Amino acid sequence: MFHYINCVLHAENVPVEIIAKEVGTPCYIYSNEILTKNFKDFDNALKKFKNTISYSIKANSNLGIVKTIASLGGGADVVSAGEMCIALKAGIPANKIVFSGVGKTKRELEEAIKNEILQINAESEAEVNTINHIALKLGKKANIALRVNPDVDAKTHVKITTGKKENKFGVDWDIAKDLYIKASKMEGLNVVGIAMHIGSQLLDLDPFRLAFTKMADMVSELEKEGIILKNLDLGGGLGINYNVELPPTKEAYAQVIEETLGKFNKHIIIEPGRSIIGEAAILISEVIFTKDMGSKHFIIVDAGMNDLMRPAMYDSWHTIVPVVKKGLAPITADIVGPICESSDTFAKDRIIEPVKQGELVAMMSAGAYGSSMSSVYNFRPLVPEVMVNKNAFTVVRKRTTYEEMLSGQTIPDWLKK
Ligand SMILES: Cc1ncc(COP(=O)(O)O)c(C=O)c1O
Ligand SMILES: N[C@@H](CCCC[NH3+])C(=O)O
Repeated sequence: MFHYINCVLHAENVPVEIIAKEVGTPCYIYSNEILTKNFKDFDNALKKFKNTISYSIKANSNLGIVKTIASLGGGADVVSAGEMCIALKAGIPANKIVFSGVGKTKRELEEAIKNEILQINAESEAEVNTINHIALKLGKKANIALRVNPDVDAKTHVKITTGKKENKFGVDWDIAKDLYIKASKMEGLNVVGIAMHIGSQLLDLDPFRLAFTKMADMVSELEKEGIILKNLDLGGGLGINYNVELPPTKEAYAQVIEETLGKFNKHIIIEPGRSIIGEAAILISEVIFTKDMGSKHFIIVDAGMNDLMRPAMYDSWHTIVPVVKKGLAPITADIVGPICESSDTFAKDRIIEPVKQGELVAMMSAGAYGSSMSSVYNFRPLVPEVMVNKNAFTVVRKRTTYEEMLSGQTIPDWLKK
């Protein structure tokens, strides 16, 4: 849906240049069609199970995106009360919301219990005790699952691996069964499920297979103890193509679920983020200057690491293309932003068609962990987000103004003359 017509990049049926002219650069552009297709592909693949697709809001928390997920019947995976607020505001029913995270505060847990969400994925014994305590105080029963750490190598980037013993996530495998037995006796808890999430951008199904097999073993063990779980929450993690990756299809992923957990006939929850929104967006940026330093050619663009953090944080690849192709012979360049950090580099020694001052480039597959991880570093406003639907487009977040950025800041009385 991001494609060239007569050498001009289009988002669905809209020339990207028109959007850039209207909202300015940098800006994120989302394709409703890709987003919808990705959700529906999961929906089709999981048809054989009673299931909830709880979109992981951390991947992209724009209200327009979350509302689209809600309208397609999706749920939400949230990691803070703020994300829970967005999910509810977008119309996602509380009984489709799961709440993960190693450090939920008492206030956040209280809100989750009051909202009667589908399940709180507790990640430690201390958290289980705290949830029980709060639920009793509120005169309620909290639906919980234990997020269990299966100690499986997801074979992905070390900074986004979450299912190894040395990672902070989940309940240690060796104590999980005992904690289930303790939790099942607590008056304030409904122990309804088990959860896992082993990492992000997985390109191989084997780690999923290993983790889900361990989950199956745990479910069987617990049944022997009389603990019958309703919900099996498999987390997110399915990878996407950024460059030359060949991620597994959603059907192949569902097949692994069938092979490992199908026999239980339980409610399957998944928490995909990247595989729903990643390829549904591009970041458009204007070339501010180009310059040569010795043998190096720099293309300096108006997007910075504050707008798209992934290359600076994980050395990740985003394909960068000119918005208007001129068919010139490619050159080698570093594509960098204006931020005062050397890590503000989107691409090193990248082979790209030459682009000049004032021309536009697009960074592809920027929908996941792009705008949601952005900041106002260097006092740069948050950039506009635009959603395209066939021939139409809507600004789903406007550029932040300096007044908005400064609102809430106060000059101490003693400095006021
Ligand atoms: C608990 C949890 N669920 C789901 C996700 C979404 O992962 P992904 O975007 O890789 O699908 C994450 C992020 O890795 C997570 O921490
Ligand atoms: N922020 C990471 C993904 C982390 C997922 C959250 N557990 C990325 O951009 O690839």
